[in-house]
Amino acid sequence: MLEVEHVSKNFGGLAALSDINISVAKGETVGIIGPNGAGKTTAFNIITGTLSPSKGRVLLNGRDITGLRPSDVVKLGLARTFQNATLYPDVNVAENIFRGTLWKLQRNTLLNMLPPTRQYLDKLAEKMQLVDEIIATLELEEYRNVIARELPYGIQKKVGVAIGLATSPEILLMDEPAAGLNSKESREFGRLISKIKQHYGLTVVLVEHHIALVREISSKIIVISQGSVIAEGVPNEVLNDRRVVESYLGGGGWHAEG
Ligand SMILES: Nc1ncnc2c1ncn2[C@@H]1O[C@H](COP(=O)(O)OP(=O)(O)OP(=O)(O)O)[C@@H](O)[C@H]1O
Repeated sequence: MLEVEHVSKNFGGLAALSDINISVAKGETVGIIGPNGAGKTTAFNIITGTLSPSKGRVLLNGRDITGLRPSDVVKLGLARTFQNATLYPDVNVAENIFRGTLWKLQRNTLLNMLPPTRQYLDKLAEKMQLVDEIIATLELEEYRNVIARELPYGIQKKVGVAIGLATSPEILLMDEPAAGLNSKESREFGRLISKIKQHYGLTVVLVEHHIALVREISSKIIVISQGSVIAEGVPNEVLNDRRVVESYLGGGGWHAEG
């Protein structure tokens, strides 16, 4: 479903990524781990169109999406959640999610000057149903009408995921979904990720420092260190790999929890 082929990224003289390859099959949950500064977020930014690679390409369902704008990548079925949930702070949870659904419904400027068509209104009604459904799946009912900036941190993170789901993605990239959560909240998040994955038939890729969470939910783990993929495979093998252990213990800046 997703192929990152021979991707490199240089920032001036710094090689943030050097010839990395990542392959994600439909239905997989792939955990990307590695020490601070390894290049994980840079890889996410290239996949989602926020950054262009210096070399290499990204394919989604066989289509070359390298260099497409993030808004076009979303329309092709790839959504992303951010480490610091990016919500609309002044509106409630339901409206935050509703705004997420509009990514795929944008009308052009000329159409906006005309009254909405029946077809457009039907689509809006469908999107409102989707909002209800996402609220139920993510167990957010009691927060439905709460203004986003007043939400507890853990709930803001859930709403960030809800906005991603609102674009009806086939594949969801999650940047440190458990950052800032305690072990109990992190386990709870893991349960929810598994739940939405099943419910929506999603493929999931997550960058995460909570190793216990990654081990629990990933079918495959990819380890990036100093801009290169140093190990890849099923969790137990990868987490016991000598190079991986050394890169974490000796790599500096590793702050895994669990
Ligand atoms: N826009 C940028 N300009 C210059 N250097 C950058 C830029 N973005 C990232 N870097 C550098 O590229 C390297 C990889 O950074 P990146 O954020 O991808 O690492 P990471 O694995 O996501 O780290 P962390 O786990 O701390 O989030 C780092 O040395 C970082 O300082």
